[in-house]
Amino acid sequence: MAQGDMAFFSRPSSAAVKIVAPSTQEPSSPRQSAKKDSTQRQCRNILIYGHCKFQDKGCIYYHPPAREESSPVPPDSPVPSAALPAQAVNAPVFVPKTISTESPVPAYAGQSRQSISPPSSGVPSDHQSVQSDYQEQEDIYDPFAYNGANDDTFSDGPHSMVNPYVNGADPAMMGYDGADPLYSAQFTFARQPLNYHLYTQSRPESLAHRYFISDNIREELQRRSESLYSSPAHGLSLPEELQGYHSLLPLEPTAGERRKFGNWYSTMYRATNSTDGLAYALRRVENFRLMQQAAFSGIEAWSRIRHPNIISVREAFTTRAFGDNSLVVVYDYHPNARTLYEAHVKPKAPQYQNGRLMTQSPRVPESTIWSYVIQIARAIKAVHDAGMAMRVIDATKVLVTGQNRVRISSCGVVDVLTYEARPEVALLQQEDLMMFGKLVFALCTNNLAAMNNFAKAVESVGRHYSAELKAVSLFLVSKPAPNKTIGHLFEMFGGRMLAEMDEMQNSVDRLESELMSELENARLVRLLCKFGFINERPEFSREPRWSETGDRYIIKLFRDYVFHQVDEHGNPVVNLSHVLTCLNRLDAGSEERIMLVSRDEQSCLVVSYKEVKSCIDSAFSELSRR
Ligand SMILES: Nc1ncnc2c1ncn2[C@@H]1O[C@H](COP(=O)(O)OP(=O)(O)OP(=O)(O)O)[C@@H](O)[C@H]1O
Repeated sequence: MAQGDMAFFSRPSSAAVKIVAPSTQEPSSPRQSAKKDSTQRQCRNILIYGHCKFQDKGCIYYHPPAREESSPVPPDSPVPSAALPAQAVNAPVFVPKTISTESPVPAYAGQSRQSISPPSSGVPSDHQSVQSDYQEQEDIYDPFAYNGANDDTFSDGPHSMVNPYVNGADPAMMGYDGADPLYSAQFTFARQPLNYHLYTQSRPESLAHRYFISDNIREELQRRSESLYSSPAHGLSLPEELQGYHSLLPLEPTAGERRKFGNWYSTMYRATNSTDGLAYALRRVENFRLMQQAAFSGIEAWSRIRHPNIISVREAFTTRAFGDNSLVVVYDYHPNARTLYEAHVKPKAPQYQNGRLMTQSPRVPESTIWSYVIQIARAIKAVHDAGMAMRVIDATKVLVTGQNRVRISSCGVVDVLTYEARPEVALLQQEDLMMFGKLVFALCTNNLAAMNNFAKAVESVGRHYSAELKAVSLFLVSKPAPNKTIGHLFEMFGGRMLAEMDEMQNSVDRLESELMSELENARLVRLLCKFGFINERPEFSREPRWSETGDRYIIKLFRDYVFHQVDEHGNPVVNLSHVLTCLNRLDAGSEERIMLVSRDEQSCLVVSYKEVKSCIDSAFSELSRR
């Protein structure tokens, strides 16, 4: 809206409607005033929302007898469906000096619109003229407009599409307390350009939690975020910087008992790359002297492999930054990842069960093992098809990076470490299958050393799991043979493969629906940030535009309307649906009007969300220009 339109608000006498209290005694405080004259004063909930949910629960104000549900406002009443009559709040009719009392019908309004246009009597008509001004400017834009020239259903003109948000098309979804009959009448409106074209329906308070993603996903993502942004380690004598990586943080203990990676000790670190600012996982192999640059050729091949079940290899280098000759291989970092060993094999701390301290080692469900087997098999197939071998497949080198989601880590390291030996790839691929089989036995028996007693391991798998799973594990640990290939393994999966694909698609659906619940929140956060920038700025405290007679005063009152409402007992109303409904209508620039009441309850303003929006926009752009 053009700045000039706001002149309406800058005339103090025309902006405020003085509320004349019916009693001669002036209320000394808002709370006190709420208790006085309660038998004569009509309940404001009825006026604003069309109903009062406290009517039968002790609300002390006057509630007119209920009318027909579909028309909360009596036909003979001067109160329009979307506006508030001054009489209703015991105030004289206020007519701004410069604006006619006639109710100009906006140029676009057809029959159906007229029926919901505010009637001329009892309503300040100034907003209607503002409304038509808006219309002239905004007819240009209508992202939802349907040019239905040949379609009777849509022959109502370009603005006839229902905005679920503004119209309250589904009253049960719209109101402050669920239903909102005051605003349920059908009317059309001028659309303003929106940040997003789709708007959520507001929900009853009882379903407000569905505005956000579910708790378990949120908690998981928060844990990942914490792991991503936890501060780097101090006092560990780690290098400040190596080859463009800084802020090193060890991902495992660097002292005490340590296992070797082949013949070498190795440590995983999280580090930040200075070029892109992202976190990466660095595997450092200690005291390794690289004899020839060609040993990195394997890393180059690995860096070309991109697979959802393989942790991507980025680069490798040698460094003396740790005070020794170290080899460092850089991988994508998956925050909060755990190894299969940590997730399933590592003995859990003993817990009390039925009064006795028991060591827990819950068996991995068969469906989970199948999911792991299929994912790992797909990763191996991609690598074997590329003429390479995994070289390391064990419970400490397969990471769980989400719900049943696994990725093979540490690829490429062994290729560098054993470059001199250069064994035949076919042989290495057979070794991969053997390592894979051992991993399946380890998972089925919760024991890394299960293969040390092969007969017992086979018996255990047969007892606890299906014959198909047993057959797959036996195939993997069988002697090398021409038909023992990863491709042949897929033939053994049969229907399990289809079940896994179904599960994958279900999981995508679940995530998409979780994402939907967050869709509007970023937009609302930006709107709230605008409020934060604008409201309560000390430098405005002496500016006339922000005083009770200035045009910016409306923003303060709107903020009170959204966040600081009190019920008839003076208790704060904490209602998320109300806040979201108001903010969304504000963002949509709805024509719907609300009554803003000053803090001393002595005056009120009837304004549309569109006008508040315009006021906020101009205040914000002024702030940004300063
Ligand atoms: N790419 C990665 N992203 C995130 N975390 C990782 C990544 N790679 C490894 N980790 C984590 O680093 C930790 C150490 O990994 P590592 O492969 O050394 O496992 P380990 O169980 O310590 O095995 P080893 O005994 O061979 O050292 C594990 O907790 C693992 O989850």
